[in-house]
Amino acid sequence: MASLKELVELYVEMENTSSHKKIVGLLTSFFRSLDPDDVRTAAYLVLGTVGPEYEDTELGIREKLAIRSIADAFGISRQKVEKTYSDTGDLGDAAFEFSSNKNSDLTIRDVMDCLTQIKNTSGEGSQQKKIELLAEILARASAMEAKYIMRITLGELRLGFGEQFVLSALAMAFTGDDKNTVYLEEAYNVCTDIGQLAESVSEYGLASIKRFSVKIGRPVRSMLAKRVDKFENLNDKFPEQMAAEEKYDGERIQVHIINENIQIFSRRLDNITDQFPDVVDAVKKHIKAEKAVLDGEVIAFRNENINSFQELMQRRRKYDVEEYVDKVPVVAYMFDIIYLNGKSYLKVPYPHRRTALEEHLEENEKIRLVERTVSADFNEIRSFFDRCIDKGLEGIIIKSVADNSFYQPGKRGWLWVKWKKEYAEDVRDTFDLIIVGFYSGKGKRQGLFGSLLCAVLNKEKNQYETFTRVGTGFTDQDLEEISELLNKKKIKKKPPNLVVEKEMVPDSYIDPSVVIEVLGSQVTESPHHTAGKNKSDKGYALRFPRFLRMRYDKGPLDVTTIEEVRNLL
Ligand SMILES: Nc1ncnc2c1ncn2[C@@H]1O[C@H](COP(=O)(O)OP(=O)(O)OP(=O)(O)O)[C@@H](O)[C@H]1O
Repeated sequence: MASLKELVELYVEMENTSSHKKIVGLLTSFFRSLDPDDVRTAAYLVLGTVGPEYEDTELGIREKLAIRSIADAFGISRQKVEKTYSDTGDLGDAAFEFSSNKNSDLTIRDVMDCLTQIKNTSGEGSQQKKIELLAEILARASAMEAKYIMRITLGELRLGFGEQFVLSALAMAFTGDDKNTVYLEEAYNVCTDIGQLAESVSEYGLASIKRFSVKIGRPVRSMLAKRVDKFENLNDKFPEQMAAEEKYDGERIQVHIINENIQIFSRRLDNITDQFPDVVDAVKKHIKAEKAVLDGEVIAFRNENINSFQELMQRRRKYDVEEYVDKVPVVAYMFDIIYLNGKSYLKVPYPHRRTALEEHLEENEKIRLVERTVSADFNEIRSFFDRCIDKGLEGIIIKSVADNSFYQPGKRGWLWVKWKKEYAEDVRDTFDLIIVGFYSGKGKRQGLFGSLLCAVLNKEKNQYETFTRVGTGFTDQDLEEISELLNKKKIKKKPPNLVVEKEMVPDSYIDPSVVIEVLGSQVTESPHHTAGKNKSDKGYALRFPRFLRMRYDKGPLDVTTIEEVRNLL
């Protein structure tokens, strides 16, 4: 069984390198040294978490409880812990300082079991119980182990790399070839539990993960749409018949149904069931299937009028949910079905999926079918688009009706193509960028940030490349919200998967996890940015960027890719 000591040594080594390759190498050797039983645990812990992305992995321990746990573990006063904390700003360091144990026999499984128990402790007296559990394991740990246990508990491990590194390392460790990473990525789009994926590939090899399918309660990644820059370019993509569906600007939802048990997941795989009791109710009454997984979009909607995305975002809340069910009424528009009564529909062509959806959804005012038209005539598609715009919609999604029009989890391919109002009017483009750093604010922005260093994703090289510096478009509320977020996500050194020129080094780096939508006027060449840069070439940069909105619904792999930027040139 793997000792915690080995994992902690790995953390330290990874913290001391910013070489992408070296990190994958370190992870590979670590995975290789483990029994299959431990690989699952290790896959979570190297990412600083205790379970799959779609489960609530929040342990319910914030600073206050953590301080009490450290004090109890080492028999010192809370004031002493608070003092060290205010000096170092890191409770991991505080745990390190007060621990004197040299003989830890903890295994990675002990840590996982303990943290899981902390997570699952709820109800009356749970705070005290959580403190006791944490104090107990801190007391058993060595100083270095205590430091990292503390960081994982607070969700602050932040080694600056994501699942992508783990997938590469799993490919190397258990198939011996980095090229197989693509199969792991594909499987991870279907089985979004990295622990399960790791365990399967380590125990049964590549063949086992290719067999992953839809499972109720485990969301698959959403299929996405590509874009074209001219309507005429659709001709090549859809030489024969196609379906054009209304495109709504709301939040993507994946609805999992087993009889009366309904779960709703967001595009980022968060379980958002509790935010939408009204949708849950409508699904219970109007989906006529024992078991199903549906795909759709929820939008803010009142008296047959579509309300804004911003309005819908008010439904993102833990408290006063019922009050907001009335304040911000919504409608769920469903457009796909990917599982039905025991059978995966991923490999069923779209026209049959649509028929199955129509057969099992009883339309009513809360849950509806997305409207569409099917035609081979682009004039008809154009008129449908115009009607959508008149109705106040964002645009259309054109979908292939061919025999191979399968549901492709996590893919942005030519089977779905979006055409939006902005493209038609030839206005400026919007980009989904990841924040990788910030420059401090001056004058009116003293104490806040001045601008954000933002990057696009280079999928091929598996790295972020800087693209622009965004300093305008923020409301006062945005400034405050983002500054608070930046404070939480600050990291000490450059993330290993970020490429940045020395001219652009920010005042502080940010763990690459926050996505924003930015409007820009022009993409130009730049010696200062690394987007799309090869050796001595220049990179691309976005000129006159303007912040539009936060995209909490998007994750680090959902950002605009360098391939998409090139397509716009
Ligand atoms: N009929 C529909 N079919 C598929 N997706 C739809 C439909 N209506 C609305 N959508 C939404 O549009 C999104 C597809 O566009 P895209 O793949 O570009 O995602 P996106 O980056 O969020 O889009 P954008 O930023 O352009 O709104 C889906 O994720 C879904 O949320």
